[in-house]
Amino acid sequence: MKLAANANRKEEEEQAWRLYGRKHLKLTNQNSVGFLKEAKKQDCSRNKITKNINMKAVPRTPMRVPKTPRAAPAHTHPEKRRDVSNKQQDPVNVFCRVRPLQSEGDLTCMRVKNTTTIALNSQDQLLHPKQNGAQREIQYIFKHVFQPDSNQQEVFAAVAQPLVENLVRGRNSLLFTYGVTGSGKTYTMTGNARHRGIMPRCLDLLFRTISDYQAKKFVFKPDRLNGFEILSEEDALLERQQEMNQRFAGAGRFGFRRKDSDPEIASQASVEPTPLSVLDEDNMYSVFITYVEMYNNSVYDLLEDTGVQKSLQCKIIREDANHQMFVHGVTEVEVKTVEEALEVFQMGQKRKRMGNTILNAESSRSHSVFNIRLVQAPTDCQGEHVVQDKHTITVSQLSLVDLAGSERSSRTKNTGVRLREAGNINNSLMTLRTCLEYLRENQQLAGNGAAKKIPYRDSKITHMFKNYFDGEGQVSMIVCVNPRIEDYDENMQVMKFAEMTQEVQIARATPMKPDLGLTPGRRKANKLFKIAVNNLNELGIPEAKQLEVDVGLVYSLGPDFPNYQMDTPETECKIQELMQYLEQRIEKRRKLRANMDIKCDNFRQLLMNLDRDNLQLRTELASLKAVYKQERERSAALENKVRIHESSIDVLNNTVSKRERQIQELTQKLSEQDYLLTQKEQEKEKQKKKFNSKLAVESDKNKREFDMKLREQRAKMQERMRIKDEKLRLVSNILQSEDVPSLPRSQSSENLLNDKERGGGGFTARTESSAPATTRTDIYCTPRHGLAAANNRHRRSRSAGDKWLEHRAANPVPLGTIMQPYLKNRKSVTKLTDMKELTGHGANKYCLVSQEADTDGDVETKLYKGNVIPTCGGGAQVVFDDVECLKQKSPVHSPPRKRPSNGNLSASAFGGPLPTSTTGLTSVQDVASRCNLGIEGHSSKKSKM
Ligand SMILES: Nc1ncnc2c1ncn2[C@@H]1O[C@H](COP(=O)(O)OP(=O)(O)OP(=O)(O)O)[C@@H](O)[C@H]1O
Repeated sequence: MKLAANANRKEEEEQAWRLYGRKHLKLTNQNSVGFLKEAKKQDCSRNKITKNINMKAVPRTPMRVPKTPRAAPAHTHPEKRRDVSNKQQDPVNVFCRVRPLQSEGDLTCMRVKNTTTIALNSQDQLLHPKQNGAQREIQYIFKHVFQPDSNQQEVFAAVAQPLVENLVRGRNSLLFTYGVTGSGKTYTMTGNARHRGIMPRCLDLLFRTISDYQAKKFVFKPDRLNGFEILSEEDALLERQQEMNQRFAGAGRFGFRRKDSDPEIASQASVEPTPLSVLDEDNMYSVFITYVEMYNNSVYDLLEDTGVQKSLQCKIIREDANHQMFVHGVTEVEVKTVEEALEVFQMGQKRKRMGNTILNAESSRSHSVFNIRLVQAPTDCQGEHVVQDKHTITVSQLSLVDLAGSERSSRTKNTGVRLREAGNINNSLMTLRTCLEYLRENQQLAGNGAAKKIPYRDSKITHMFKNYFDGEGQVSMIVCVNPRIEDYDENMQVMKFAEMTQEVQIARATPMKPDLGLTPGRRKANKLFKIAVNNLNELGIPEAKQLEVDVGLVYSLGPDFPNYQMDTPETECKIQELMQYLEQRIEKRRKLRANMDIKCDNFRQLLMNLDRDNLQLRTELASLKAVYKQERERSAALENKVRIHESSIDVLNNTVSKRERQIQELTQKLSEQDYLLTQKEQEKEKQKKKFNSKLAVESDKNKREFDMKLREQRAKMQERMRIKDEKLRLVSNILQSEDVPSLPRSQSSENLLNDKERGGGGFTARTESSAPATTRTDIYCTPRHGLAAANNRHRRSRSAGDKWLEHRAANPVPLGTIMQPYLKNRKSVTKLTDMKELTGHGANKYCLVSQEADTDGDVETKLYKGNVIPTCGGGAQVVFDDVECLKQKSPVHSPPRKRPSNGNLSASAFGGPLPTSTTGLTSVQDVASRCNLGIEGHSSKKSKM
């Protein structure tokens, strides 16, 4: 270590000599001090001018050099994601690594044709090449194909080294290994103690590159939101002390005591790669690592400080302010050496879920993501400390992903937990395939047509790397294949996926370096300057103590110092050359200074002009301000007016809305009242109907009672008449026997009596059914037309059968019943206007059909049947002896139907309206009256005769 330090120091000293001239310093110390002073003075004066210009010009002059906006790291620009379409794009770099066969007897299904092409043969093709001659082998082209005998260094150099360069340049990269279980993904990514994989080599190269440019620990501190803060030197020191105390107390960050470097780890870190030359030497760097795994579609932090409770907590993936995906609350460990980084990795590796399967003794059961995050920020103008501005930080990330292998349960014979794991692994790989497939399709559409929604969120692994595919960076994939013939089918799928992935384009990251206007190379110059001052101090030159480090533009002038070796006989000559060179430089500087003086004068002139302009502008501004003030007052007055109007509009609006509300309320009330009114009317209508039906029932009842009384009275009268008749007959017999001339019947006292008794009342119809027509002795008469007596001798001819005269309404309601009245020999009439209607057809039976609506609204058909008996005067009378009632009823109760009016049923039969009663009794009376009319017609006719 000491030797290395000495060697470093020697190199730095030599650089210092090269820069300032050893001989100059050695031979003429005074001169050298003068030279340094001179150089410093010139640079200082130049710097001062620049500073003055900046300081004075910044607030006012538009000529000031605008402060270059801080260029945030490429991946931290929010706008960047939106601009992705305009950026240059690179396809995903797909490499293929063929692992060696496990045993020599194994058959292979693959043939590496050249460094980019691989050919696949099926078992059939291999075993029967002639039969399947027509079937050609399938070829796949990759960016590079690694033969089975390729070593880890080759793979690293071709695949990962460019990604480490990206990392140092501030760009993000993603590298993942993909393949069937046991195909060598973990071997390629991590390797083992003897064959280091990509990850330890990346760390190695990175630390070798940034070794002298690392910031002190804790200068950069993660802010837990995927960003970083810059701590002051003092705060960082405190943190370091705290950490050291913890370490001495026994427990490190991960609950384990840090041992001296593990020999296995040390062996992994022992190879010496050449440092990269892409480093910005004016920046300070820190490396942070995170290590997470995605197991059964859940994210676990493998570096989590679990404390006493041993199990890992499931984490969530979030998007930071710059649309970068990150695992929330993940442990970010700052590491200063490869050994430290590998030690942390090994800690995480122990927690990673591995399993023993038929196809791989140490099979990864989860996808693991090892992130190397490089934080860099520029140093201040002295090149010593980091600029205390967190916006100057650039964070870049290299994500190394070891995907779990796809596996077919038929081959692995997994059961239980392993089977579930395999299901989850296959699902997440399927999501990865789908995402890349959709991405490719969307890119091929190039805005023509609807883009598909890419299901990044379906799996944690795709969700985690969404910003690589949607944003920018570089994506590389190593497809690992096992060339065994048994893996042919699965390899085929892997190859197809690889082929498709190569067509996916990723936007190229273009990080913008923060330009703070500081001198490039200041850090190195500062270092060399310090060495030179030390040398002067060692030589005992007192002025050396007064020298202050000031890094000026001198270091960026012209070419580098030539490299001189001072230990040869030509040294003197070379020193002469060097002096010449330096004199040239001094001359050049003098010229530049003169030039600068002129420029300064010009600039001063310019400033003066500007000042004049400024004065003019100020006067203009003052007058404009006065105008502006007036305008403002006017506009204030107008605004006041507007306010007043607005308030009155508000009041009016309020009134309008109040009125509208009132109208609404009134309308509502009105509609309620309307509703109530309609209800009441309906109620009234109902009541009316009810009342009417009650009234009808009552009047029917009354009529019935009246009829009954009438009938009783009539019976009594008839009885009395019969007695009188008897008496009269006896009297007449007596008279006849005593030769008393007989009186005409029309003048009989009986009639007188009848007339008297009936009091000139209307016609009545006999409806007795008990007394046979043949024995009837009743005589019907009218006061006007005389007697209508039945012919007592009339006999019905039984042999001829009954002849019916059916008297019915003109438009009867169809009965529609199965049972129909049986009237065999009949004639139907609708009117009985003439006596001939009754007698002319030789009818001996009369049937009056009446249809009424009952109280339920059902149609009731009644057939009043009687005998037609010729009267003595040549007319006929009907004696009713039977009533048939036909009624149709609904099996379910139906609401009362609209009844057909009585007029409709009977008016047509009698040529005029009939009583409106709907009861059976009324009907009877109605029938009687109709019949009566019939008789009256006969009587009238008779009287005419
Ligand atoms: N290129 C190679 N050279 C030598 N050995 C190899 C190579 N590739 C893989 N192996 C060996 O094969 C075995 C399986 O490899 P590895 O564990 O890397 O497979 P894997 O693809 O990661 O499997 P899984 O997906 O199940 O985790 C290991 O013992 C490894 O050492």
